[in-house]
Order: sequence, then structure tokens, then C-alpha cells
Amino acid sequence: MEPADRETVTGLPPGIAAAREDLTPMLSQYADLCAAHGDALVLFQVGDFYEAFCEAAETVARVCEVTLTERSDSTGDYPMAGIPIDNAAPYLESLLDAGYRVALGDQVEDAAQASGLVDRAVTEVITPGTVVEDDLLESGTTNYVAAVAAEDDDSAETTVGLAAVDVSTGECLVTSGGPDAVAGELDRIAPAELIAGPDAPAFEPSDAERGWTTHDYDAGAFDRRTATERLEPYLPAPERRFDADAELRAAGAVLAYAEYTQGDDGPLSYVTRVRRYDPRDRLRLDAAAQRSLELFENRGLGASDTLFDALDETNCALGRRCLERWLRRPLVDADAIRSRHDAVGELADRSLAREGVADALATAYDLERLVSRVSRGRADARDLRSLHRTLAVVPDLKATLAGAEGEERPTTDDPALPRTEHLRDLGDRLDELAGVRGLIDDAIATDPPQEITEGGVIREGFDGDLDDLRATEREGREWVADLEASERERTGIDSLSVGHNQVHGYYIEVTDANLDRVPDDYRRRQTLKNSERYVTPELKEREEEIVGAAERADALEYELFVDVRERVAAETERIQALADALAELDALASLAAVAVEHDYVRPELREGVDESPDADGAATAGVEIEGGRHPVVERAEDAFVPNDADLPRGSVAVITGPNMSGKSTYMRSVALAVVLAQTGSFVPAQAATLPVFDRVFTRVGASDDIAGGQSTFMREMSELTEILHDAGPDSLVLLDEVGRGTATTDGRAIARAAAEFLHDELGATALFATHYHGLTDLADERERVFNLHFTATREDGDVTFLHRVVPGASSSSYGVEVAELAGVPGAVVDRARDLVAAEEADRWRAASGAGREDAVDPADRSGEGEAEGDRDGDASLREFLAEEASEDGSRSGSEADTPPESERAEPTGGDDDRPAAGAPPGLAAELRDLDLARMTPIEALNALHDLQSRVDDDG
Ligand SMILES: Nc1ncnc2c1ncn2[C@@H]1O[C@H](COP(=O)(O)OP(=O)(O)OP(=O)(O)O)[C@@H](O)[C@H]1O
Repeated sequence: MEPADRETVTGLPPGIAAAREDLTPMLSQYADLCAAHGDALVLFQVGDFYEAFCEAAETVARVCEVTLTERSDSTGDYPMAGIPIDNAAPYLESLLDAGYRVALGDQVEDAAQASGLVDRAVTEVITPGTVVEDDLLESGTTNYVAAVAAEDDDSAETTVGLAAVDVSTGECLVTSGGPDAVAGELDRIAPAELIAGPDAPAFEPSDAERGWTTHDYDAGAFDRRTATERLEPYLPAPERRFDADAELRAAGAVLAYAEYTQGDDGPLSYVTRVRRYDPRDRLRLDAAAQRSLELFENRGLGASDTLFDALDETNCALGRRCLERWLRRPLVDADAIRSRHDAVGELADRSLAREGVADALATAYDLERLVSRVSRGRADARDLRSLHRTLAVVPDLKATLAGAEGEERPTTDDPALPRTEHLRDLGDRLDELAGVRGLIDDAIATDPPQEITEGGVIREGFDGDLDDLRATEREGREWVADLEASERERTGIDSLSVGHNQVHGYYIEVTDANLDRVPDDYRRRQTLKNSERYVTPELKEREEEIVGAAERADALEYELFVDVRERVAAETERIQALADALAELDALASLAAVAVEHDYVRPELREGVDESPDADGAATAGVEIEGGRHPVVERAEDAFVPNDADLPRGSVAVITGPNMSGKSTYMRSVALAVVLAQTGSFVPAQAATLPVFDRVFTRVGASDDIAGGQSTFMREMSELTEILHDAGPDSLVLLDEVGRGTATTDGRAIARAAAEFLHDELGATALFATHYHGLTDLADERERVFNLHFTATREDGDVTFLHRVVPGASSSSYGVEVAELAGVPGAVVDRARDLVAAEEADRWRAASGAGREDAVDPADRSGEGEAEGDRDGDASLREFLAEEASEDGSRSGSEADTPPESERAEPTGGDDDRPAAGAPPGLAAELRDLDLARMTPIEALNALHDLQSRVDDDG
């Protein structure tokens, strides 16, 4: 993000520095502002434009695509480029996008009143993390700037403090942890900007697209004492409020930076909520999990196909941001989760209330950003009216929650609504702020202009003095309006007219033909081609009265407006608390709407030991989902196939099945159900019982995740490392084709070792999708490992995926068929089939040649010494051979002497792929007699199955 030439254009442009001694007073003022803001590009107000000079002008011209012009003065010629202040937003956005911080050097006194050079000062430094302009902010998303500070205590690991503030809403979060934990938090918060204290470790975003720009900031701001002093206006006794010094120092620094960007005008009064949190209080979803579960981004499908989009039925920006926060940080406290479920359930049941809430909130403005503008003294009269309109929905909302008209009352003994404590609390938190609402309504005109210095913003009746001034003005204007008629009558000049212009004010105009009838008290003011313009002493007097009254009224209006704004600002905390309540209500109503529209069910949370009758008493409750669906994929698929999941706590499900059969979708459905449930949402299933997890880890195979940077395999391994270090009994782990990014033998070994470690050492609940069929043996060797697989049917060479999960291990990969489906040219597909067949035949020969011992265990076959690229235990090869044989009957005779490996057709719960090398002789004869040339592949498969079951029976 850092532009290459940034050094040369932030701060003082070299061209200006070189001419510093000779500059005109104005450019010298520009130079001073540049020098004081060395890390920013200064835009300097000259009338209606923001200008930049010399090298800075070249940058502005290039980045904003505006014309580079030249300014000439007595001291020389300087390149100059400007952007119009009225329409600055798109240009500022370009500069921010290019990685610049922009300091606005505004005129801070009225140019008309200034004697000499107009005073200018930097009123705001706009940075990616601290923008507050609505035009530059995406509504409904949070925009953080974060700071990190390191603390070396005696413990083995450095503690890193992390503080983040959203300058547009006043939200401030503080936490701390080891470098890894903080890296995870940063990924989750995804700040736009990161400022690093001295000695803080470097934090790189794990996802460049959602990444931040990092820069060092004034080390002094991270000093403990300075930070404590900085924090004092925000919260009393800051040194007692944080867990670690590093937290306090990060918080002090981030607020120092935020204040600096807001014009260094003292504490930000709207930052009223400095909240410390412990990441362990939330379900941890690091960047890899957020990415692979496609919570907020989807690189494959359309960008909007994310879990967040599927859940977002919010009606206002407040609710949208709240829902996003919830989804980024789901809960781990079972009672808190149940409480949200209660509220969602009630809103789901009460459709009238839900719709009433939605309608009311749809008219709500972004209260958090409004109140921050109010307390920054940036709000105009329209903002106050928007605030008023938002406050006006509160009584309706309270009434709606308490039971909308026509709504069926509950039939229980207690007819009160809301029924749930959560919604009752929320109803109580809906502060009507009647005083603020009344004040704005009394004071501010209903449809005020944007400008607050030119009158028209204060309502009549609010202030007696103002009304008197406006009355004087109005009467004066009426007198002038009547003047034309009375003067015509007095002078007898029918064409006499009264007019007004900016330069001369009011005048009486008489055409040359009537000049002889002009009365004596007329004083000539202006001569035109065919007429003369006059004033009378009385008109002059009236004019002064009108202008004087208007000017005083405008000034008084401004004063009154500022006073009203300050009185509203004094209620910042209450308004923010209301904003929180509205946001939560909107988020809950959104979850309820989704639950109803998409048929979600309330998950039952089960904590601790599983006391169900069939549990052995020691096992803790696991995941039990009936008819679960993937919340995003189900909306894109016409016929989504629901699947069950039954994962006892600490179990490892090894999932096999052909490509495209639905393994990843299934695993993600399970993880998403957990995330949704802990967010407070219902889940897409017929029934769900879930434990509360503390972390969800995901590792998705190299080919499924192509985020650049590191080698994909390296990245895969570092993610795996993290999982194997940090996962525990309360973690849910999704491993999708681990090991796929390297040679098969190594990959398979890593996959197996990782699965064993997860089971034996970590006790995590895991879903493990793999194409390494040898892994399914683990089910025989480990108590809590079991196999699941997906099936497909094949008819006339066409593969149909059933998308249904069934117990046991799979037999087929159908890789070549999928290649064919994808449109790989026929010649390549045919050749691939030949190669598969040939390789498999080699293996048979090798296996039977090595004798029965070696041929028995497929896991051994897939071990040492096998050629790279070998497909582990892949029974589809055998099917191909069978098919081929059926096409060429001559081959079946000789090769059938070595009977094919038995095919595992349906779930066997981890039975081995035993070749029929030692099958009873009768069976061999039957096998030989099969007329493969006349059989369809399915018939052949059935026949094999029959034989195989008899091998088992006989054996
Ligand atoms: N339960 C389901 N019902 C209907 N369609 C499904 C279902 N599950 C998956 N699909 C469809 O099948 C496609 C492939 O699914 P998925 O990516 O989960 O397969 P996979 O087995 O993980 O494949 P691979 O091994 O190639 O990664 C999905 O994009 C989706 O369109």
C-alpha cells in the first residue's frame, strides 16, 4: 500500500523547502503546515479549492487525475494542483486508497473579515483508519485504527497490548495477549491502520486484501505516564482498569493518534466506551477460519455469498455493524447464548412484532455516527433533524415490543409482552430521550438548509429575540414590497419599479421619459442606459434595518444552533446507549427473520457431561445435528440434500468420497452451525444439539485456498502447526485434504500423523476430509475415530453425486469422471483411464507376486516405496478395470486368475480392503464364469459385491 514516492511528497515538498526563505506569506504558511505534519499530504484551502504545491501537487495531480497547473508569484513559479472542496470526497478517497494520510489545512477565519493573510490550521488528518466523513465510510461497517504496544515482563512470552478505536462511532476496544493471540485478534478486527509502539513485534495481515497499513508512531505516546494522562479524560483511574501495562500504553497511544487526526483539539468526547475484553471470552475464529468458512468473504462464488450476507436482514447501519461484530466474535458463555436464542425465538414467533421492529428501524439513521458528529461539533441542522427522526421511532418500538395492536397475546398466565427477559431488558434500554427529542423539535426547523451560518435553521417560536429580529426583517421587506405601489401613486409614474441588487441594495427605478416627475427626496444612485435609479432616505433607513436585522438574526441563529448542539452533545452517553440497544434489536430481528424465512431451528446447548441414556456417562456432549444444511450453499442449490452429524466430543470423523461429492460442504455446515449457534442465531437444520466450543480451527487443502504469498504448502503446514499447538478438548477442528500440497507419500504420512495427534493428544472434535483412503484404517485403531463417506452413482459413464453422508469409508474417487464432467478433452480423459488401469494392474501384480502377506494390508501398500502420485487405496481403479474387462472379454480370463480386490460397496465402518487372493476355489470359478462383456458396470459391481460378501462369510 505504501506508495513508492511517498517520502518525497508527505510533509514539506522539497521544492518548497528549497525556496523556504523566499516564499510569499501564503506559501510560507503552507510550508509551516507541511513541516508540522511530516507524515501527511497537506491540502491547503485557497477559497473553494484544496491546493497542493510542487512535488505534492504532482502527486495530487497523478493520484486524483486532476490538471497540474502553475502558480506564479513574486518569488517564482510553483506547480500547483487542486481539488474542489465541495466535491472533495472522491479525490480524498483516491488519496487514501493510494496509502496517503491527508491533512486538511482549512481557512479558520472568515476571508472577508481577515486583515491580510487568512489564518489556516490543520483541522483534521484523514487516514484510512480514522476517516469520519460519511462519503468515505462504508455504512454498516466498522473502521478501526489499532495500536500495539509490547511489554517484556519476566514471563517467557512477550505480552502485547492491543487497542482499537472506531473514530466514526467512538467505540474503543482494548485487549492483550501473546504475539500469536494478538495477531489473531488483529486479523479478526481487521483495522484499516495499525500504529506500532517501539519494540512491538511486526504484525502482518494474514490476508493482504483485508490488510492494514502499519506505521510507527510517536514513541512518546506509548510512554506509560503519557498514556495514563491521555486516558484520564476517557476513564477514571486508567492505571487500575487494564490487565497489563501494554494495554494501557496501546490505549493511550491509539487515542493520542485519534485525537491528532481530529485536529488535536483535546479529548474526543464521543469516545465514552473504552472496553477491555478478553479474547478467551469469545469463540475464537482466526483469519484462516473466517476465510475458509466464508463468513465475510467468498472468493469462489459471488462476493456476496457469505454467511454474513445470508444472515443480514438488518434494517439499519447500526444493526448491520452489530451483527458483523457478533459474527466476528461469537459467544462462549452458554447463558448469554441462550438468552440471545430466547430473544430470537420470541421475535421469530411474533411476526407482527418482528415486522413492526423492522419497519421502525428502517427509518432510523446511523445514530452512532450522528452522535459522534454532534459531539465533535461537526453536526449540521439536518443531522439534528435526522437524530430527531431516529428518536421518534423509539416510542413506537417500545410499544411494538410490548405487543403490537392486533397481535395475538400469549395464552400463558402472564399475558405480558415481551415474554423473554432479553427482550424485556432491551425494551427497558430503549431510552426515549424525550428531552433531547423535544429540544430538537422545538429548536430546529423541520427542513433546514445544510449551511448553519446563513439562517433558516432555528424554528420560529424558539427564541424571542430571534423572532423579533426576523419580524423586523419581515416587516421591512413587506414595507419595501408595498413601496412600488405607494410611490407609483405618489409620483404618478406607472412604470416606476422597486428592485434590489447586491452592490447597490434597494433602489427605485424611473425611465428617462418620466424623469421630470421624480420627487425632490429621491437621491440618484445609478445611471443606466434608459433609466435612473434612486433611493429615498426612508428606503435607505429601512434597508439598513432589514440588513442589520437579517445579519443579527443569522448570527443569533448560529449561536442558538451551537447551543442546542452542545446540549444534545451533553447526552452523548445516553444516545450511544440507545444506539447500542437499537443495534442489538435490529440484529436480533434480522436473525429471527432469517430463521423464519429459511426454516432454521433453535439449537439446544448441552454443556459438560453427556447424560443422555446411551452415553457412557463419561463422554461429554458432542455435536448432534439432524438434517443439517449449509446456510449459503443451500440458497444456491435447487435441491440441497440435508445431512445428519453425530460427533461425540473428542471424536475424529474421517470423511472420504469422490471429488465434488459434498465433503467440504458437509464439514463447513457443521462448523457454521456451531458459529451460528454461538452468535445467537438459529441453525439451518431440523434439530441440533451442540456443545459450546471455544475455538474453531480450519485447515483447507492447498488447492481450495489460493491466497498468495507463501508457498501454499508452507502456508498449509504453518496453519496445521497452529492447530496442533493450540487445539484442545473444547475446539472444533476442520481439516480438508491436509497434505495435498506435497508428494503423496509425505502428504499421507502428515495427514495420518496429524489425525492421530488430534485424537490421542489433543482430544479435539475434528472432521477430516481426505482422499487418502488409507486413513480410514484409523477407525479400527482408535477408539474415537470413525468413518463417514459420500457416495455417487455411475450409470453409462455418468456420475451422479448423491451429496448424502453415510457411515463407513468410501471406495471411489471418480477423479477421472469429474475431469470429464469439467470438460477435459476426451483424448486426455481416455489416456488418464488407461494410465489408471495400467497402474492398478501393476499394483495387483506386485501385490500378488509379493505373496499373500503383502497383499493383505492396503495401508502397507500405500506406504514406503510407492511411486509418487500413487492414489492411495483408490478402489475406483478397480472399477475401471472391471469396466475395461467388460469391454474386452479376452482379458478377463487370464487376469481374473488373480481375482480383483473385493470392493467395499456400502458402509462397513472401517473394514479393510482385502484382496480375494486367498478366496475359496468355488468362488474363483464363479468369478471366472462371469460374462463381463454382457454386464453393465452396476451389474458387475453387484456381482462383485455378492462374491465379496461370500468371501467374508466363507472366510
Ligand atoms: N448436501 C448437498 N446438497 C446439494 N448439493 C451439494 C451438497 N453438498 C455439496 N453440494 C454441491 O456440490 C459441490 C461440491 O461440493 P464440495 O466442494 O463440498 O465437494 P468435495 O467433496 O469437498 O469436493 P473436493 O473433494 O473436490 O474438494 C458444491 O459446490 C455444491 O454445489
